[in-house]
Amino acid sequence: MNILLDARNITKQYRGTSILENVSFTIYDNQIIAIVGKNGSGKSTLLKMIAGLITPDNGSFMSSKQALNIGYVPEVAPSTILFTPKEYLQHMGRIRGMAKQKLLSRINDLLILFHLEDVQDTRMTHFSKGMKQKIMIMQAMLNETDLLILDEPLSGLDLQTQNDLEETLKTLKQQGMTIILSCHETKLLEHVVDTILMIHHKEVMQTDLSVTPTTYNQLIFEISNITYIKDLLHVTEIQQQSPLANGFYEVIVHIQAQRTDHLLQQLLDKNASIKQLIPINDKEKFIQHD
Ligand SMILES: Nc1ncnc2c1ncn2[C@@H]1O[C@H](COP(=O)(O)OP(=O)(O)OP(=O)(O)O)[C@@H](O)[C@H]1O
Repeated sequence: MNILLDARNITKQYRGTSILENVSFTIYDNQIIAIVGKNGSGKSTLLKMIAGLITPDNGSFMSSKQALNIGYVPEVAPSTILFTPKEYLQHMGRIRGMAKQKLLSRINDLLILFHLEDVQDTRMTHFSKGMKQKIMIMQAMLNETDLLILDEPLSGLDLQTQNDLEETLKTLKQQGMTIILSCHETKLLEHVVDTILMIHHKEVMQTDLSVTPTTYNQLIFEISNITYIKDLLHVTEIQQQSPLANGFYEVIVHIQAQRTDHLLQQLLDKNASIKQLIPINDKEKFIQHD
């Protein structure tokens, strides 16, 4: 996983009242991250700082990219927009100084992506909250976007519209985008979220849901020349190596499951003889290490 943004020791106060204290967390590329916490815990404040709209009193955000393109969708969408989606997005693009042809083509792509081609020329006054929410996300994505920030995107949406938005978020992630959003409870987006940042007592606790436990294999083989294995294995992977009466060596290694096939191939190329291959879990691995 590549790091997109690293928040280090972020502190924020409003008029002498501390909101966040010495908060650190990491945002990985191509993930969906949910910021959760009670009303007034500082979710919007944190999102605005990530978006660069307000500055922390202390600490810094370090990005792995030189210029990180951020799209921000605020919590409160304008209640009445008299334009059609196409007109509104054209205005927003022009305000940002986008070239006409690029803007029109981007709007076209976004209308298709969000399944709103049919209503592109309909006045938005009659749009549902979910449809307006989509338009707000589209305007944040008019420029190429690496990181999309959504403040309470699900608030006030019925279940069907929430599911619809979940699908949209999944599609955006598949296209390579990283999305950070705030919501009141983790349950709402549990199918799509990779990482939860929980704000509690001015601190942030990070839980990575997408990290799958690493599985290992124990492999026992015999090899004629012990120097061969030095290039193939990390020192920590070699559990035991014992000389045999025939001049060969018996070697026991613990290797990550996804690297096992490749190692087997390399060992066979060196004329090693495979004696045993058994899966072990992380816990067993540590017990055997102790
Ligand atoms: N511009 C501001 N000036 C002073 N206080 C502010 C300002 N913005 C936010 N606050 C205060 O900071 C605290 C955190 O606000 P914030 O909006 O970040 O919380 P939140 O978790 O997003 O809340 P909610 O779930 O209700 O949207 C609140 O007590 C709020 O009143």
